[in-house]
Amino acid sequence: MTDTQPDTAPLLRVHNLTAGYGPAQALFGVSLDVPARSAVAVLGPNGAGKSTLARALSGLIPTTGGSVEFAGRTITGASATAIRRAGLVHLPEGRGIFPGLTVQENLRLALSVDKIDPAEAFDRAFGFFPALAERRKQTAGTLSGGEQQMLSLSRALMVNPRLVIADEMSLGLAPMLVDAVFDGLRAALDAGVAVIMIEQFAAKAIAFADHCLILQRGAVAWSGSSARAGGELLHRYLGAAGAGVSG
Ligand SMILES: Nc1ncnc2c1ncn2[C@@H]1O[C@H](COP(=O)(O)OP(=O)(O)OP(=O)(O)O)[C@@H](O)[C@H]1O
Repeated sequence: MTDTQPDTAPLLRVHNLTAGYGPAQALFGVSLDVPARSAVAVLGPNGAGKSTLARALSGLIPTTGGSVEFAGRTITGASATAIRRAGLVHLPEGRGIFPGLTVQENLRLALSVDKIDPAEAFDRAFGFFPALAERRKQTAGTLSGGEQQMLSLSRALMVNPRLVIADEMSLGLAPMLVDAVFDGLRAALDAGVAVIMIEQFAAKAIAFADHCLILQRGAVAWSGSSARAGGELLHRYLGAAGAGVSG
C-alpha cells in the first residue's frame, strides 16, 4: 500500500474497477466515491454485480483493472486482511456467524486478524448493541434473526472500522427486524463510520443513504445524490418490485 491522497479526498475512491470470476468478467469499469461518514446505497437487479463489487473492494476476489484508494492509500491488489486492518470491513451476504458458538465466542473470533485490544473491542460492540451484552453467553444459533444480524454487525463495528460494506443485511428478515438492521447501521453512521449498503429494499436504502449507485450488468447505470433517485428512476432500472415500494 502506498500513500497518495491529501486529507480532502473521499474516504474511498474507486476508479474504473474491473473484476470477475476466472474468465467471466462481472464488473466493467465501476467508479465510485464514498466520502467519510457518508452512506452509499448500491442497488441493481439480481446478478448486476453488487456482491462482486463488495468482494472486489474487500480483497476477497482479485481485481483485474482500475484502482481503489482507501483512507489515502492505494489498496488495489491488497489482501483481504490488509484491507480489513486498514479499516474497510465487509459484512458478506448471509450472517457469517457461527451458530454453535456463544455471542462472546463469535465476537472473539471476529478479532482473530485484528491488532486491537479485545476489551476495547468488546466494549464497542456492546456499546452499539447493549442487548447483546445480556446474551453474551447465549449460543448464537438460538438468537432471533434480528439479534443474529446485530451480532453480525457488531462483529464488524467492534474493530473500529472507517467503512462497513453491508451486503443484503435485511434479506429474509421480517419488516420489524429490517427496521432494526437499518437502526443498527444508522448508529454506525452516527458514530462516524461510512456505510456502503447493498439492499433489496431500494426505497428504504435511498432514504438512509446520501448517495446512490445503480449497477446493471456489471456497470454503473446511474449514480448521484439519493435526493435525486426518485421513484421513476428506480422503476426504470429496478422494475416495479425492485423499486422497493413495499420497503
Ligand atoms: N462465485 C461466482 N462464480 C462465478 N460467477 C459468479 C460468482 N458469483 C457471482 N457470479 C456472477 O457474477 C455476476 C454478478 O453477480 P453478483 O452476485 O455480484 O450480483 P448481485 O448484484 O450481487 O446479485 P444478487 O442481488 O442476486 O445478489 C453474475 O453474472 C453472477 O452469475
